[in-house]
Amino acid sequence: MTLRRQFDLRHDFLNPLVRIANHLVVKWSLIIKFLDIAIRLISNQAQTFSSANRTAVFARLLSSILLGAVVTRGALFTDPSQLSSTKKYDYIVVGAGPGGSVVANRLSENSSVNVLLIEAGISDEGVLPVEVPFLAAQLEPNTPFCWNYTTTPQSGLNGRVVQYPRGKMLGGSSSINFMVWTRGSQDDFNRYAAVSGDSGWSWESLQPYWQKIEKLVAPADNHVITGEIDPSIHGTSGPLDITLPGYPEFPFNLDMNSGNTIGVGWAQYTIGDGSRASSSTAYVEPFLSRANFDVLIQTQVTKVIQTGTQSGTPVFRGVQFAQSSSGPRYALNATTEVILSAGAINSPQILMLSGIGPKSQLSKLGIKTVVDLPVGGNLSDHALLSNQFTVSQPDVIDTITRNSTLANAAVGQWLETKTGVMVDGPGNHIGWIRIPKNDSIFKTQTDPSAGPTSSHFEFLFLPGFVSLNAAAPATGNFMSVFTNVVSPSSRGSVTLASTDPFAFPNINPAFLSTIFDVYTMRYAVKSLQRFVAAPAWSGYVTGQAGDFAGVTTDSEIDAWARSQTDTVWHPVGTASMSPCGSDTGVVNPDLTVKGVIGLRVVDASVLPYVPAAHTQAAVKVAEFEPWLCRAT
Ligand SMILES: Cc1cc2nc3c(=O)[nH]c(=O)nc-3n(C[C@H](O)[C@H](O)[C@H](O)COP(=O)(O)OP(=O)(O)OC[C@H]3O[C@@H](n4cnc5c(N)ncnc54)[C@H](O)[C@@H]3O)c2cc1C
Repeated sequence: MTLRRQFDLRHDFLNPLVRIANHLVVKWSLIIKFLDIAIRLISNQAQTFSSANRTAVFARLLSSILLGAVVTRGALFTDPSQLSSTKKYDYIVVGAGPGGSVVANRLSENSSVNVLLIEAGISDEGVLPVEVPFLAAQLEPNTPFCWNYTTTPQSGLNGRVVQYPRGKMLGGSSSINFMVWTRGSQDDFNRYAAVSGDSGWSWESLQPYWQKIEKLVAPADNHVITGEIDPSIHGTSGPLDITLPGYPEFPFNLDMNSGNTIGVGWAQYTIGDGSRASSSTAYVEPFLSRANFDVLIQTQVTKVIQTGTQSGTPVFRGVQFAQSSSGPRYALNATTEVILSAGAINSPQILMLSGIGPKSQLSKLGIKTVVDLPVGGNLSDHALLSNQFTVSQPDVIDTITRNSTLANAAVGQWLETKTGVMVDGPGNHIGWIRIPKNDSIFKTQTDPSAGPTSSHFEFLFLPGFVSLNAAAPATGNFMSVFTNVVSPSSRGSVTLASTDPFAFPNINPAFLSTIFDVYTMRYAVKSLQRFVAAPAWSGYVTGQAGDFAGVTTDSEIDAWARSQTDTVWHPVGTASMSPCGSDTGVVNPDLTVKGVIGLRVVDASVLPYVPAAHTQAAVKVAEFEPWLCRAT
């Protein structure tokens, strides 16, 4: 990816620092020696940071080390042995992404309730590429901030294996994501209400909770946002900063978070004061001083443990955890509940390792099935295809990434004043578009979308050459547009590869594996070609670029899609909710696991369909009344 090309500073010197910081070698002599090495490494990165910025970067690195290495503030622990042996936890929450951070925060609002949040990854605090919005592309794949997963070979993508990173730090994937904030459509949520049999999941029921989550703040450049968003539908005092980009491109459609997403409009971002707003910055870090809220990082839950039986129903209130595959195993019981929020890949993995999953698969690995549930099935994700165009004027991304002096200055400006190009994510506008209902595809294929306010595909506009597979050209001006299939009919799975909790599971998102999804991707590319041929683009877009240059016919588009398609990083559905009493899902509408007591899943796994939206907002299910009011 273009951004990765120039901003690979982290791979060169930040990784070793973070790793050391997180392995707790807390000796001043070592730290000083380490910083000495860091300075020398930074000096070698002259193309990335000028000496003027080194002091500020140095300060950040120092704070990263200190915060990661010492049991510093409030209740942030880095080793299970630091937990009090006498403190009882009412709730143990596993995973600090949007699901787990929110649930741990809201439960610990009640000072008489003790909450322990266990996170496998490191602290996000002081990690520069996490804080600087423009550097988001530096955070994955193959970094210490991720579970560096890959998919199984994808038959719909010529057998290619696709990188499948998930966030592994406080904030989970919200600390490494691209910060786009889209709630989804009213049809997406009304479908959740319909399939779960619980009206609490409907768009209307959830309205107060969006207000509770959001804090609409001014863009970093303080421009007037009239005509770019509808402030009346947004919260102004929630913990999570939401804003608009600070540089304009394609103006139109007022607010895609109104419940009707269809059309092209300004993207909204989880950015505030020029910095990333993540589930950690909004729900965890500011609340560490609560005496009843403990957070244990760098510790992986290896399974949930059955602690008894109640009227014949197994009770799962225990967790087992460890810091490495060879390290000691620890165990702890919650007095009320264990809440799994390890995300759509890891929550099903933990459930299956604990004997909760499909008997046919568990028995093959010698795992005794306690409850036979379709865990790990129904994996649903958005497929992403990046299409590049040549343009007549210099673009933002290539201008910055090709010019280290400019990049230096931009990072320096961000460090000093939190202004400039670094305050924004990589794009400005998004389009959500439906295939017309009289299209021939619907004669043979059922429409998998939630309804008329949910799109079939997305355009995501990026000012530069962005490809997940090809290197950016050294010269020329570009615009890239992602075409994403956002109401897919393909369904994949997460299965165990091994009984070792530290081994990666098999991940098969089954990209472009159905007629409808292949057709939708083709339709989206053709629609994009029509879109950029409109008079408004005349003189700006001058042609298709890179390997996309000669792609015109249906078969060329299909071949292009199969050779380039990747993930939008939006897996859901692997522990889907279904009505109480139904055996088709894994959790009930209140997110309790079917057939057991004391165990809930609160993360992307529970959404039975992927919303036609970027998923971090919908994963804030933890804020939603249907389960929370019953849990506390
Ligand atoms: C690269 C990338 C870009 C994205 N861009 C966007 C975007 O721009 N907009 C958007 O809306 N969405 C985006 N997403 C998706 C969004 O971030 C996710 O939908 C959301 O974070 C999912 O939340 P979650 O709580 O289910 O899981 P996660 O955010 O994945 O959090 C799970 C947490 O659990 C921890 N964990 C896992 N296993 C264990 C264990 N065994 N023990 C302890 N802890 C464990 C993980 O380390 C992680 O911190 C992106 C995702 C990625 C990866």
